[in-house]
Amino acid sequence: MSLNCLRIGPKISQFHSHAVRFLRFMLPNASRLLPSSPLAQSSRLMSSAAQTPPIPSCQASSTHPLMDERHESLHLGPPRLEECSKELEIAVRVVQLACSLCQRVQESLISKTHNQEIIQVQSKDDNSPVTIADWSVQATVSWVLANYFGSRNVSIVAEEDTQALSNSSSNGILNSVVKTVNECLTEASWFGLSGPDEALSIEQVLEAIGRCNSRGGSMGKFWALDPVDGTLGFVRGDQYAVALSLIEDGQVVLGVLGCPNYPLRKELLSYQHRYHRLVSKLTPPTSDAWDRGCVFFARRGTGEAWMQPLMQKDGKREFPGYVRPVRVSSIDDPALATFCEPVERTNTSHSFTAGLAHSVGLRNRPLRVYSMVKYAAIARGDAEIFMKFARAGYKEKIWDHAAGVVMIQEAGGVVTDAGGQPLDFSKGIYLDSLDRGIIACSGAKLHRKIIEAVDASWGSSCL
Ligand SMILES: Nc1ncnc2c1ncn2[C@@H]1O[C@H](COP(=O)(O)OS(=O)(=O)O)[C@@H](OP(=O)(O)O)[C@H]1O
Ligand SMILES: [Mg+2]
Ligand SMILES: [Mg+2]
Ligand SMILES: [Mg+2]
Repeated sequence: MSLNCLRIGPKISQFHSHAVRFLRFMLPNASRLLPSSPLAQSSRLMSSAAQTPPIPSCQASSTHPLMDERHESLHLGPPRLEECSKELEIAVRVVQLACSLCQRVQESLISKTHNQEIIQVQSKDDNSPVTIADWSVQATVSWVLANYFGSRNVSIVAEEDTQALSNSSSNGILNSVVKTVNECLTEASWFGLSGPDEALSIEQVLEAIGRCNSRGGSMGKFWALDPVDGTLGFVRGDQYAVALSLIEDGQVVLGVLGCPNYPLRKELLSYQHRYHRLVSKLTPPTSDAWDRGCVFFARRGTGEAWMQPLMQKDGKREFPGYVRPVRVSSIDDPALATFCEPVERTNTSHSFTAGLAHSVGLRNRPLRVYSMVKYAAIARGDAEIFMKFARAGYKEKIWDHAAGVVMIQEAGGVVTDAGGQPLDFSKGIYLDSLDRGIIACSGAKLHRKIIEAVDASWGSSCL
């Protein structure tokens, strides 16, 4: 018994310190609520640690809305909703909900016949894919944000629009979107969110998607949403992300990144390629060894970023800390560092980054991953560098980067363009003044070396 306590002790105190840091993060004025004696809480923590309850409803919550029962057992008193960042809380919950929607669609896509897949995956004018998940997530997030903050107060910049859904040949896909959105919203209460009293009509779903037509800019507050980032990865059964951020007067103030196929533990990253398919083929879905699905979130100026496992309605996972802080890697030796980049060579120049890697002394193979999962990998310390150099003329969009940038910055890293300037989210939907490419690093030393290498080799590149 005493030996057990000794072994569990450090975990409890680590867990306790995470809980206290998390409370401070969510509730800047919460010192009066924080417990004075960590040890006095330990036995209560241990007795309830095995249970994974549903999260309480945030409107009627008597405990902190993002805490599980282990946190409740700290008896910190009932913080009021208005004391914490309601925007962050709703954003995390709705991204959790959206991830659940995506998981269902991805599973059905993978098991579909070729003809059924054609209905679910469409091609946009630029030949990029769009699926019922992209439209359904956009409708769901838009509806939930409008429901909580009022449709007049909510301004959203997002990737998708209703154009392709509005002609008569798209009836099949539009019906699938409406069905998917309504199925998802019936689960809202499980994620602590209010859903509609009755199923949304086609018009309401189109309105929710179409409402995300803000153009951004330097004044005021707006949300930036990429409903499915890395849609190509999504349709291939691989990595993708749901990315939601809040931008105020041109600065990203909140970021939430849902990464449904991202492993909870770094060691599993080596299975990155066709991860999802491997999981379904090689292991039973409940296997802890393959545990995957994380939601990352950060708030500007706190110096902290956090990770939560994906809530699974029917599943239960062993996950110490439940909500835990993430931090960038401390590696600053290029020989030990790993860099991430897009999978598709049409989205970045693999040959240019290979040259940079060689000149800086990076020895590890690049980690090629779809979507903003790359930003999450740097924020969690799973890799040290992310580089992207799109072809000349391509304009990066704010929803492809905003949530990831604040995540890395608050986790201790650096993100700039290739000229060393911060990304500018105040210029509308594009990162208009971006110089050449994007460089995100775990620390200033690696960042400086990459910038110097870009300057040295840019002139002789064909970019
Ligand atoms: N030509 C071109 N050049 C550069 N970037 C482009 C280009 N076309 C698309 N995009 C954007 O890239 C987003 C996907 O980025 P990834 O890092 O996931 O790329 S990759 O799929 O791994 O290659 C992708 O986001 P989603 O559309 O949300 O998937 C696009 O916004
Ligand atoms: Mg995207
Ligand atoms: Mg997208
Ligand atoms: Mg797209």
